[in-house]
Amino acid sequence: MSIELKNISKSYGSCQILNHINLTIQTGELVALLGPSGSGKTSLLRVLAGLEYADEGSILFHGINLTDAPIKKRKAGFVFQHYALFNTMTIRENIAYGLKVKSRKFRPSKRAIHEKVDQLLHLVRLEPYGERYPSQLSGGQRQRVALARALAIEPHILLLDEPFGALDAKVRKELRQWLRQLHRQVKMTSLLVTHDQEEAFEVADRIVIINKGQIEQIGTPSQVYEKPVNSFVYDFIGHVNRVRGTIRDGQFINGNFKIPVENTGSTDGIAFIRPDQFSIKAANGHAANRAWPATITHIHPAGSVIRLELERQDDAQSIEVELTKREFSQLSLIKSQRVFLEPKQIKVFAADGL
Ligand SMILES: Nc1ncnc2c1ncn2[C@@H]1O[C@H](COP(=O)(O)OP(=O)(O)OP(=O)(O)O)[C@@H](O)[C@H]1O
Repeated sequence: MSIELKNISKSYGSCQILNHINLTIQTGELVALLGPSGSGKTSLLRVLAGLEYADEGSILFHGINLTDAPIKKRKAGFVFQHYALFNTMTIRENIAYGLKVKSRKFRPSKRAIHEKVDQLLHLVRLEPYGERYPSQLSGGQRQRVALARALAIEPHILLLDEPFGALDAKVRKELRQWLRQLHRQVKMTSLLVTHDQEEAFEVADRIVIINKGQIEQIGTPSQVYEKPVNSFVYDFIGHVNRVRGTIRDGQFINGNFKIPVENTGSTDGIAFIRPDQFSIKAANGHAANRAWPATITHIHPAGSVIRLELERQDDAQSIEVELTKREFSQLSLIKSQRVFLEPKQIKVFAADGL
């Protein structure tokens, strides 16, 4: 089931919360909607589900216009952050619930429901827990039950709103991997709302970056990380160093530092450099105008990378650099050492409004 959102806008009073959203989710794709708090993620999911209606635009499910259709017609399975399991029912009963309440005409037989619940318990790896009650499960297990319950009605699409948001970091990580595997098995068209970058990058086929009700970028995780299309995405995704300067005569200039840029005209500019995109060189003689002289202020070993904090000698700006262990040991760096910092990859945007 593919989904197409065309030109969706929505306001509450004078506040526009969705602004001309265009997005296609292909059949079987898992798309993550990632953005800061209040950017409109949940609102978009609710409009898609039929829990809210857009002021403008249309929604097509496999080419059929369901913009004004009620929630039931959209056949969506939901999983929310807070487990909405029924505490007085066993896990089996919880999973079977959506099937048991179907009208007689559409309700499967008792035996078929039992078999379906068996399959789902197997899928979410909770076979031994069918007769327990939700209070006898961990938070992560309860969210897996919530997913099984959502899948029981054989939805056409799966909508996940911060499904692991209430769980601790370790469980979240396990569930992310589990969700990825589960999605590979069931291949259901899915939209995952999250503000957790790691979650979006690890789980999704494509990521939609949303900000102030507008889509900033749509792409695979590597496209979004490697080629952010604007300064918002650069800043929002991963760590980044920002260096302010001037764009003039086709160059970005910051003190003695100069590099050619595509931007023409004269304006203030901001250069973005990821911490792993620096070369560190021994500070011999004068820094070329492609490097900043800097002093190492801190060295933090952080797993497979070494994080360095440096202070630029020309204007005292703090710069964060990441090196592999190998690079670090080859350079034999020590605290307080003076070095030249040369960006390997740098992206400059005009500073309008930043
Ligand atoms: N029923 C409502 N009435 C008025 N304003 C609303 C309503 N629901 C949401 N909003 C506003 O719409 C904007 C988008 O909210 P939404 O919940 O979609 O954001 P979000 O990206 O999901 O945020 P979070 O990550 O914090 O959950 C916010 O400014 C919010 O205050």
